Amino acid sequence: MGFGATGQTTAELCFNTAMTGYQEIMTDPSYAGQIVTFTFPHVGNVGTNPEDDETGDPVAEGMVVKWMPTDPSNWRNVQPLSDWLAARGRIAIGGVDTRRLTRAIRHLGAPHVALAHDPEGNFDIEALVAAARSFAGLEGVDLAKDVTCAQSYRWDEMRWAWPDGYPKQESPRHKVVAVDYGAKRNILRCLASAGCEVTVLPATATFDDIMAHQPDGVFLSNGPGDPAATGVYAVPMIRDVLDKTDLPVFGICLGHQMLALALGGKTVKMSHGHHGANHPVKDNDTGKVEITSMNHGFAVDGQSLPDGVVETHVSLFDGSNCGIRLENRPVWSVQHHPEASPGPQDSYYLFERFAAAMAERAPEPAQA
Ligand SMILES: NC(=O)CC[C@H](N)C(=O)O
Repeated sequence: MGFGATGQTTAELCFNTAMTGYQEIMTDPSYAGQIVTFTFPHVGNVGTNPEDDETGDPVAEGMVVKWMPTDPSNWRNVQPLSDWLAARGRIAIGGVDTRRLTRAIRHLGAPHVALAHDPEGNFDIEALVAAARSFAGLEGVDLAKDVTCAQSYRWDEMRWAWPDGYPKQESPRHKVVAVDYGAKRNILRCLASAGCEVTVLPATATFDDIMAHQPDGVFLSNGPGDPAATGVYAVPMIRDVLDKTDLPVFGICLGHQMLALALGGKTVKMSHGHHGANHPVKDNDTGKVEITSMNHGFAVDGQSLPDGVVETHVSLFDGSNCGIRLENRPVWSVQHHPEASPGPQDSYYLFERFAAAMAERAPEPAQA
């Protein structure tokens, strides 16, 4: 049975295994061009609210769930999931054995699919199959340009603190330019909580655009699509930052993949990617294991990293690369999502490490 908007859409289908956070998942800009099928069966039962959006609108193309959402029951609920999706033009279907579907995706790879919702049940199956077949896929596609901000803006909201909402930051210490390839809001909040004065710039920002803000550090955000395609314009900018400055650089997910490309590494398309909130990642420097949030369908090829680039984190699920750093400079990035939202906060220390690198580069003048 369908819910949310009516109509039809095509996309890549990926599964997410998180047990919470369907609203954050649906509004993560990195899901542009993808439909998400949830292995957790209760989706929609706590409704939706304005605080949990990771961006203004859902950017995942649609959702597939096991049970039709029941009436929302939560003190934070403002709108039932079905109405929330309908208001944003997003199609969903329920009553699907999503764990069986997930097993098929794990076996065969993420398929190209058509998703349709018609309350009258008038489906032209052949047309839907043709639509799915004509979907070109995500390889070679720059989707960051579709989800980035139109203009630069200042971000000053910090991480959630119950019960009064997101607090505003008071005296930020480090000027950070965050390049927005489809940034999740909680990443910006985590940067603000770590003491960064965050200015967000559009994905096409040039080296000169960035330097005009006299930053103490540069942050490269998450985002949808193929890192090699967005890298066509992002990599030259990143190389300029690396070659012409000594600024600390920190990247997450798409930002990680594009930093690796700028340093001479390669990225590959995965068969079904990593999408969940329980992915164990090992920090090679400390030997510690972090349980992390993940959402990626491309990965950095750890074998392709040139000399001077250290592999700092690996996935304990499949050994794939999850982090890199330059040997002698505060330039690093991770594949997983230290901002969580949804997911565990084990990796939040990475934001503090970024702030510490900026503090070390530009120590605060001693107080008189
Ligand atoms: N969350 C992200 O930034 C995803 C990066 C990239 N689009 C991928 O699928 O791998």
